[in-house]
Amino acid sequence: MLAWQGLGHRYAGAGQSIRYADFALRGGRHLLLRGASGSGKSTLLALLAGLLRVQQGSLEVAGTDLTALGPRELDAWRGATLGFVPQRLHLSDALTVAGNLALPALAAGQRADPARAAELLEALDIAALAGRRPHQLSVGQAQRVALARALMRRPRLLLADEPSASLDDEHTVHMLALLLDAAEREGCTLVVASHDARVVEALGARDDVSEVVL
Ligand SMILES: Nc1ncnc2c1ncn2[C@@H]1O[C@H](COP(=O)(O)OP(=O)(O)OP(=O)(O)O)[C@@H](O)[C@H]1O
Repeated sequence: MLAWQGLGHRYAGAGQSIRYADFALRGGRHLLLRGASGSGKSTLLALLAGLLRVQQGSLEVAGTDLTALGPRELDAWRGATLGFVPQRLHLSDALTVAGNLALPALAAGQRADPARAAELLEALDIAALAGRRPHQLSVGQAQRVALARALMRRPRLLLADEPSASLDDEHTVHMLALLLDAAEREGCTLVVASHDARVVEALGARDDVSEVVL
């Protein structure tokens, strides 16, 4: 499902490369990327998402060799394969919740899929919020909307960057359950990047989650 060898990344102007130990994730398992601040979690997520080009080594994601794709192919691949729940949710306040869920398809030049949006809002228990704007939502509700948006195009891989940032203990447990349930229901692989001890403890206790420590 996911594998890399000799993978590294060097930012322009940075002295040293970030190097990642070789790794492969079997199908049917989820992944926790953990490590201290600055250890390279966000960089690895960006590589997995095809947002950063592979400079060193090889990287296969969901059966695709990312080093073989040009920029346009990478864009198409990302839209069709990945769902991303970023640390800052980036919901558009100019649009309703339903409008935000239409964005991934519109950005890809496709028609919006209101039936899919309604199905996800229902599954995430926020159907009543479809007409609200993001600033009218609680933090937990906004995270569910971001999760629904990430799932709109039926991704094979669901990436979550620091999903517990700014959440209390109760919301953290709840958010992890939502991510795992969604991955289960949608049949996709979940990758969580976090340095939060609560997340590490909760995911580390599961036998279907592998860990990469950076
Ligand atoms: N755009 C950039 N240009 C130069 N260096 C960068 C850039 N982005 C990140 N870095 C550096 O690369 C290293 C890894 O950063 P990264 O953001 O991947 O770490 P992280 O583990 O996600 O950290 P955090 O938990 O604090 O978000 C750090 O030393 C950081 O300073």
